[in-house]
Amino acid sequence: MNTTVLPFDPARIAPAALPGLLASMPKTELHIHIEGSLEPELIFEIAQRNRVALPYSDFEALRKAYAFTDLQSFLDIYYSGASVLLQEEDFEDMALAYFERAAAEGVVHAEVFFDPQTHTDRGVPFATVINGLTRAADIALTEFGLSASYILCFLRHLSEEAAFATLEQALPYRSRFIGVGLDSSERGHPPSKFERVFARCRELGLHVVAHAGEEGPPAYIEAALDLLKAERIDHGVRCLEDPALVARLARDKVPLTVCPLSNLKLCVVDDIAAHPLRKLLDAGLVVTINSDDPAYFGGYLAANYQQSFAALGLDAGHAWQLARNSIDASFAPEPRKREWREALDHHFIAAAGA
Ligand code: HPA
Ligand SMILES: [Zn+2]
Repeated sequence: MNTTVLPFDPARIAPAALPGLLASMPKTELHIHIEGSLEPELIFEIAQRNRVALPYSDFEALRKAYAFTDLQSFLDIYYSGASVLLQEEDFEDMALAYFERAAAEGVVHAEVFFDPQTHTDRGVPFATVINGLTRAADIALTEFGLSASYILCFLRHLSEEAAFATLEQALPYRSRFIGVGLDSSERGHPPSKFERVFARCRELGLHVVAHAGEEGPPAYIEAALDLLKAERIDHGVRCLEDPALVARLARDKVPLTVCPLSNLKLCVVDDIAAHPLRKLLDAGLVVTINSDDPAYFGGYLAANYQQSFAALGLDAGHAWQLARNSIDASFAPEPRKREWREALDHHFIAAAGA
């Protein structure tokens, strides 16, 4: 646990009130792939209007295929689901569905990954992707009061040259995203492969994050910090295999965007009760909870909190700390973060007084 003093007495919150509190407390989401929020129903709806043929009879058959053995087995089906996205409105509908759901679960701010190469490699212009996403974010702010920023992810199974080409295509839209990330198949694709393109992104003033230590070794987390200068580590759960690295992450307060249901569904852990979330918190790390690809992993943000809390015996103090970490670790402007911290404290003070 971090050493921050709680603004309320956790003993005054009954365990039975915890699931509701986890779903209603103000929080941010910092690790969500927008293409991973595409529900089978919407995949079929968009496929129909775009006249794209799918190798499944209906959305129920597609959902039944969601049984994964590792990251790659998921990525294969995730990229095929995204292949229905062709028009601006497809990207808008996808993102808006996520924002509506997130806002209903207490998310006040989301920093959302998108994978342009998944679309541009199919001939969809970068402008189509970013225009649809931008429109959805604008609507989310006005209709749901949820602020959203985008983080452009490079696909690490592709070359650094391809990442540079993607950055080039994205630069006319520089104001529409706040940073870059690194996702897709981790094993065999170390951060060192992308050192130059990340250096260029930092020169451009972009924030920098990277998936590391999901399936890859602790050395990939170190490389993401040392070579890419990542400000947050996405997943990072395998840091626990290297105590010196854990000490470094704690000392430097490097946030980890942990995704418990993702780790379960991709067999990073065998059982949610064996998830290292609590160990990471106890080690003093700035841990956040996130949903990763909620349409594929069986739960949005509230479910990730609720199932982790039930399995690991976490309490209201942990809930406050995790929500607070999610605000502190975000790239939002400090005045907004201050408002959210106050709203969070009020939420828990009210719950403890009730
Ligand atoms: O969990 C993930 N890991 C790596 N790449 C991804 N792309 C979508 N989700 C993921
Ligand atoms: Zn991810």
